[in-house]
This record gives sequence, C-alpha cells and structure tokens, in this order.
Amino acid sequence: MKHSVCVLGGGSFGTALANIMANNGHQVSQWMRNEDQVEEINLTGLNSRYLPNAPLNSELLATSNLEQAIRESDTIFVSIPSKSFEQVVNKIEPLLTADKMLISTTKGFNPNRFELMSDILRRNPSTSKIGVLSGPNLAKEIAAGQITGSVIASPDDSVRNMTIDLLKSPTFRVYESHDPTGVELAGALKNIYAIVCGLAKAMQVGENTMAMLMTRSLAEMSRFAVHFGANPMTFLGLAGMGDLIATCTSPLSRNYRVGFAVGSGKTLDNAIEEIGEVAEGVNTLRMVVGEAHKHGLYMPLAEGLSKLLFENAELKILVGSMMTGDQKWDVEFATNEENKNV
Ligand SMILES: NC(=O)C1=CN([C@@H]2O[C@H](COP(=O)(O)OP(=O)(O)OC[C@H]3O[C@@H](n4cnc5c(N)ncnc54)[C@H](O)[C@@H]3O)[C@@H](O)[C@H]2O)C=CC1
Ligand SMILES: O=C(CO)COP(=O)(O)O
Repeated sequence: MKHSVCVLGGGSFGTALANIMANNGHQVSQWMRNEDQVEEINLTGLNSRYLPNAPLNSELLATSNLEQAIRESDTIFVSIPSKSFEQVVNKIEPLLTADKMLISTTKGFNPNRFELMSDILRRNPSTSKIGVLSGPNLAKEIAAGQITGSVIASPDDSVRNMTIDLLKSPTFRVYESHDPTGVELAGALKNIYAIVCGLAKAMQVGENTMAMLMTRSLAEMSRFAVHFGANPMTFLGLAGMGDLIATCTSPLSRNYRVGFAVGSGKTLDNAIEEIGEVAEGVNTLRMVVGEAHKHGLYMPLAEGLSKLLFENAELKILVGSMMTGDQKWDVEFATNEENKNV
C-alpha cells in the first residue's frame, strides 16, 4: 500500500531515509528550509552538500512548504539536529492530528534541558503515535546501498508496523523494540564514545585498547540508561552494541572524526568547523556528565573526555580514568540476582 510520508530535515540522514521510502513507491516529501537545496534536489535529483554521490529517486519531492508537507502526510520522520529539534516541532504542532505518526531519528539531547527528542514529541497534545528509529545507520553507507539494520522502538504496534512497511527494502532491515528509552539513549550516548574512540585511534592505540574502550563504553552507556528506566538487554542489540561498533570504528562518523581531529592536535572548535555537519556527541557529553554528577552515576570515560574537551586536561586523563577507576566487575547486569555480577 502506498503511504504519504514526510521527512523533516535536508541533511544526510533525512535524505537517505526519504530516498529509501521513495524507492519503495511511497509518496515522500522532504522538507528543508534552504530553497537552493530544494531546487537542486527537484531539478537534478542530488543533495550535493550532504550526500554528493547518491542519485535520488525522481519521485522524491523536496519542499520548503512545511504546512503542506505535514498536512499531506500520515507519518512524519523528524531528522533535525537536536539543537533545532524543539523549534521545528513547535512549528508543526498546530498541524498535527491524532492519526499522524511521529518518528524521531535524532540521536541527541535537548541542549536547553535534560530531555530526549521523544520527550519533545510527546509534549504535543495531538498525537500519541510516537516512535524512535536508531541503529548503526551511517547515512552515506545507506545511500550507497550497503546492507543495513535499524530498530524502531515504540509501545504502539501501529507505529512499529508502519515504520517497517515504509522502510523495509532488500538492503534495509528494520527490527522492533518495546524499549524506546533504551533505544533512544543508546543512539544518543554512543556519540560520546565515538569521540573517545576517534581520539584513541589518532593516538595509534592497539586493538586490545580499542576493544577495551568500546566494551567499557557499553558498560558506561547501559549503567546511565538503566538509571533512567532502560532495559540493559537493549544494549546488546543493533541500537546499542551495533551502533557503538559502527560509529567507534568508522571515519564516516562525524563524532569519531571530531575525536580523531582533536587527537591529532586540532582544537575542538576547529574540528567541529572542519566537519561542517552536526556532531551530536559534544552537546550530549555536556548534558550527560551534568546528569551523571547529579545522580551519582559513575562514568569515568565520559568524565575524562569532558575534562579533556572542556577543561583543557591532558590526553592521558582519558586512559587514566579507565585504568584506575573504582569499577571492578566486568558485567554489571545479568538476568538473575544470583549472577548479578558475572
Ligand atoms: N548522518 C547519519 O549518518 C545519521 C544521523 N543521525 C541523526 O540524525 C540527525 C540529523 O542528522 P543529519 O541528517 O546527519 O544532519 P546533517 O548535519 O547532515 O544535516 C542537518 C540538517 O538539518 C537542517 N537544520 C538544522 N537546523 C534546522 C532548523 N532550525 N530548521 C530546519 N532545518 C534545520 C540543516 O539545514 C541540515 O539540512 C542527527 O541527530 C544525527 O545524530 C542518525 C543516524 C545516522
Ligand atoms: O549515528 C550515526 C550512525 O549510526 C551517525 O553518526 P555520526 O553522527 O557520528 O556521523
């Protein structure tokens, strides 16, 4: 069945998702504020700034008319960086109705207060059909047709089913989850550790070290997320472990690249400017370290990275924080009390 969908955001991920759905034969509009970009996509079938090597489906309609795009769509994917997410959602709120589904694809926190993107979506009074899409989804690989898996998390069956219907393709597989908190926190938190791993790679550490960093990152992420209501098992899936591997090892990840640039001697500001796209991990780090302090959560890697990026501490603080910390158990969460610390 053909559905009417709209993607908000003209960046790399929004474009990759819109293109999958257009290829699947759905009626897709992609809203962006930049008129030149609208014209380029509609006339040439290219989004040259964000996905330069990916010819787009000719039926994909770029638009700067937000009102029309929302009115004509049953499902709305919000692919706007966390910094502007709330502002855009406030604009569409008067246009929402109970039948419309809202899916966040943004991996970050509201910079103004400690809340996730789905919290912002849930504040709208019109629709409760809300989901979160997250997983190892490097946009450039998706656009190049690389086999990719993702996770749609929602308590609402119809939201999960619709998202699968819209996105499933021979190269894109969508799994389901009942743990939106875990899936969303996993996607946001891993960006911190992609920066850590980019830094480590620039320092030419060995594979033992990389493996240790990624595994302890997973422990830290799940410790934080469980405190806020997530299921620790979610972190073994694509949204947790999967996304952590993809972004902690790939130079296609903007967060990894920020870490690599800083590890190679650039300032944080220069590193961000050079990338020219959103690297959510920097804001996420600020928010998460603040909350970890407030709630007494032990997060030595995030703490070390924060000191390094924001307080000019030396690089060795990162390794030191991991090697001399208090945590002594390898695995903190297990399925029964007896095996609590495996
Ligand atoms: N690129 C990727 O590989 C993936 C990205 N994501 C997440 O998707 C979200 C969006 O990322 P990308 O598309 O990669 O970002 P991007 O940096 O490629 O593009 C961001 C887009 O948002 C637009 N934008 C920013 N502020 C806006 C505003 N106030 N009003 C309207 N448009 C605005 C920009 O003009 C740009 O078109 C991020 O949170 C990211 O974590 C998730 C999975 C994969
Ligand atoms: O989330 C992503 C892949 O799953 C994209 O990561 P970056 O935002 O670091 O590019």
